Amino acid sequence: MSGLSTERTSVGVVGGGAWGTALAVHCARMGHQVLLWALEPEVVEGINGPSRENCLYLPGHKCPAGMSASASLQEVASSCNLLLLVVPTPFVEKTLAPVAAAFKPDAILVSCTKGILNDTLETPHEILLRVLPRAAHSQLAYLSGPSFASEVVAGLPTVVTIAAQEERVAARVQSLLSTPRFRCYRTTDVIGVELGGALKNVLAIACGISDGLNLGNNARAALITRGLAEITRLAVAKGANPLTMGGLAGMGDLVLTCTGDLSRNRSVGLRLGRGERLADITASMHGAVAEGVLTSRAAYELSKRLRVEVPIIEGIWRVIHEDEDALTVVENVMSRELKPELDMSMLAAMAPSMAFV
Ligand SMILES: NC(=O)C1=CN([C@@H]2O[C@H](COP(=O)(O)OP(=O)(O)OC[C@H]3O[C@@H](n4cnc5c(N)ncnc54)[C@H](O)[C@@H]3O)[C@@H](O)[C@H]2O)C=CC1
Ligand SMILES: O=C(CO)COP(=O)(O)O
Repeated sequence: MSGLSTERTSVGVVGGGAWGTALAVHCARMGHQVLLWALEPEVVEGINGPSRENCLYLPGHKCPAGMSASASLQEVASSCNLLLLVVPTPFVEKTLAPVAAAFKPDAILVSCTKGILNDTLETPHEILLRVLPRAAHSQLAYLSGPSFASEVVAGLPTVVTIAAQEERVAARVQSLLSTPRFRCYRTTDVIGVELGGALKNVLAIACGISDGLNLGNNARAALITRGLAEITRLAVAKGANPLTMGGLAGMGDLVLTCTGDLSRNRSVGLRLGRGERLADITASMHGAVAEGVLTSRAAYELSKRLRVEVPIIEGIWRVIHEDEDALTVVENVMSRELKPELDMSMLAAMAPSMAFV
């Protein structure tokens, strides 16, 4: 007997990039009524027109019946029961502030964005808490985990996690989005899920640089493992449950984007490692985002604010924003003071969580 719900509702997707489009296609295939807002008129026209395709950000995939696009953000915000917010971090506030009061009172808003804002060091959750009316706060959820848009839209098995401070909200989103091809877990650790998704992008760039420099498999495994230690330290300092970082939004997404060549962040790193300039790489991406480029600065600033040591993240910040030579950074990171592998303060932080395992 299936444990999956057959309830269907109206879903609004705010953001017509690759991920917003893939999630919209997934929801429409489930039988939800889907309306997607896109900034670019050609995306709206492509999805509604005869090609039924988002040629700009997700070419080659037809959008199913039951999914349409709108150029009116007000229309999408005010008409749907479940809203998926999928604009890159730098545009979250600018996009949502004008429609903050337009959402239905009982609508659930699910942020699917992975980043940290540079100026304020806010996560999407913190931006939404500032921008949305108080009544909407308890209706917020976050979707993260290893999920390349092109694999989701191809119907390949994908497993993600839904975080919400209120478990009933996470459970409702889980129930509305899960299928035999798209399984959702749930958690109340919003901070852990958001920081895992944002920080893995910086480490995907690190692994790309390492592979672009042909530093080998050992180096990539070390970056993933010690990178996980760094993002766990940082997330725990901000209040996350350390066990979340071993889950889908931490380890899961870290492995995916550090090793999978579909990752834009890993690709940016590969090209940097092969000697291309960042400005040329981003100019060639036709508007697609690699959030880790900006998040590397925000993550490094956050580490200083929280007094957490993050040598790999700092190294990526140095390469990207201070134009330091990547091989020199590697040598410096490897020559740091020698230390025990396990961080005792981390073990202490884990102790309360372990009691519930
Ligand atoms: N593509 C993927 O496989 C996945 C992406 N994500 C996350 O989803 C978020 C959105 O990424 P994608 O959909 O991949 O984007 P994308 O890279 O495919 O497209 C860029 C997006 O930025 C928007 N944009 C550009 N300028 C804008 C402006 N001035 N105001 C508002 N929006 C503007 C575009 O309309 C478009 O939606 C990111 O945080 C990303 O990390 C998360 C999981 C998977
Ligand atoms: O977050 C992602 C998959 O989980 C997508 O990663 P990129 O943004 O690096 O392509």
